[in-house]
Amino acid sequence: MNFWAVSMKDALRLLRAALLGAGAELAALALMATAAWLLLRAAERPPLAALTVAIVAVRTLALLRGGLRYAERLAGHEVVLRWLGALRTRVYRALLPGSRYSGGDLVTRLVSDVDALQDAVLRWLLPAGVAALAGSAAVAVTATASAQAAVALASGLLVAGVLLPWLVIRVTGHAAREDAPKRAELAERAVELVTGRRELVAAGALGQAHGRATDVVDHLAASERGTSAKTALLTAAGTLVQLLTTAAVALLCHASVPWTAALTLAAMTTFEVVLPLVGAARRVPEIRASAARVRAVLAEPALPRGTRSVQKGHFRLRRAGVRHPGRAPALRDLDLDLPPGKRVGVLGPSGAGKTTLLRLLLGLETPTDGQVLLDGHPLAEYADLPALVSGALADAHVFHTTVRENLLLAKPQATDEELKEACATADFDLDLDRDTGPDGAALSGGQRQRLILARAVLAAPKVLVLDEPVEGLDPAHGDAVLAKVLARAEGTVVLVTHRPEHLAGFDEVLTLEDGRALRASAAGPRPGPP
Ligand SMILES: Nc1ncnc2c1ncn2[C@@H]1O[C@H](COP(=O)(O)OP(=O)(O)OP(=O)(O)O)[C@@H](O)[C@H]1O
Repeated sequence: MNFWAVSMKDALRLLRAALLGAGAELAALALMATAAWLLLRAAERPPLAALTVAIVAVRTLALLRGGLRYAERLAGHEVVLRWLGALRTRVYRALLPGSRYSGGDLVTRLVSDVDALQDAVLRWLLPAGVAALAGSAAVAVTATASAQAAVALASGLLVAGVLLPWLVIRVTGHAAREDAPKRAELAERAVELVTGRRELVAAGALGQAHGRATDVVDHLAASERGTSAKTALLTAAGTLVQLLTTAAVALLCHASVPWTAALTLAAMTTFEVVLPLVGAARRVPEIRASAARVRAVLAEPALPRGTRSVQKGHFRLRRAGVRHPGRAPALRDLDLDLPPGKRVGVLGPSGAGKTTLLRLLLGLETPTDGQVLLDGHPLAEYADLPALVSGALADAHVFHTTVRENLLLAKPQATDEELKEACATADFDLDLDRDTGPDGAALSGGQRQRLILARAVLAAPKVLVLDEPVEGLDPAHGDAVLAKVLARAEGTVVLVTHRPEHLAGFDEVLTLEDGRALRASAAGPRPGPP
């Protein structure tokens, strides 16, 4: 997908902005030239009538310059903000669950990288277009007085507007490539210092970790100083080129004194449009990197969007397998029939593939081998899978809000009575208005687990998946909570547990090891309600 995708209408708007910008700069040039001409012509004491046109022109050009600049800002920002809005939506869609981006990387791609592209248009593309138009016009006007002066002006403008920015891009690009590993290291160390602070303090290693991070900062600061010195020299060179070119135009222009003064000042003013490109070039490598990251997101194959609605809710796994790149298969050759209402328990040592099986059913994982079918169709074809299957996974997120808001996610229209009932089933007794802290940090481990369980109970899906839902509770309490949750579940249940006694009454027990099903068996009669 082409990420520059701009409609013809927006391309014309961009062109209009460039023309307005060029108009504003030409008005500024003409203003300077006319003012210079006026001063020198006035010194010759001509009749006032000979100056009237120039006097009116100075006032008109001053007004025109401001008006056109305002119009250019408006037109440029309108098209860029419209384009950015559309681009952000496309990036957001590409980043939907299932993409390989997550966390900070996702935020960076969605926010900073897209913002950087705004600068590509407003601070680089548009000013470069304006500079090219204004520069060409200034050279053309100078050529009417002296071809040599025009050549001098064109050469100076090319050095300042093309050669110097290119050199700045080379210098900063080289530095960015050299520093990239150190910047990545700094990001890692900073995250380590913040998230692992408690452990580092306990181990007495905070000073050492801090020292390592500071070394990286010092290295980057030294490199940044070197790059800044080089780009500052190139910026100064731009000013020098401006002075030399202006002097050359003054010397080579064999016209009347007022006309020579006008062209000389116009030449000097043209550089005011071109020289900002040298400063703006510093950001080009950064913008290029952002553009590459955004392009990578948009180039990912779009996730197929399902349109089918669930009918019965009959799952079937046929020789299903999941293989992560470079790893032994997490799950292989798994056959499982899961008609509505069936209860399946999953046992197995750590790393056996139990959670992977639940993730397959939830549609969070795509089988790399075999098939996972729902009513005979692949899960990707369904639009309403989350309404059918949900539950409590070990890494479920607790939102930084109240208990009530966390529960309402499962059933937005639930009354307080329903919330309290779900909480009672999961034996979760905190106030509904209690703050949960970031990812449940203001709750104990057991409270967090029961809140997640209460949310699963409230959702009451047709297929309930539970991943060691009472692992953190003391065994007797955990058994009682689980028994109440299972007694309330009416549909299919898939329960991952380390304790076979949780599976009394289940229709089938799968034991996994190294991703394979060792054996499947029934678990005996279902116990009565607790
Ligand atoms: N995203 C991933 N990338 C690479 N490997 C993964 C990924 N997720 C899981 N695995 C690997 O797949 C295997 C099965 O993991 P899974 O989480 O299903 O095990 P589990 O039986 O649920 O273990 P536990 O009882 O410890 O939760 C493990 O070896 C794990 O390291």
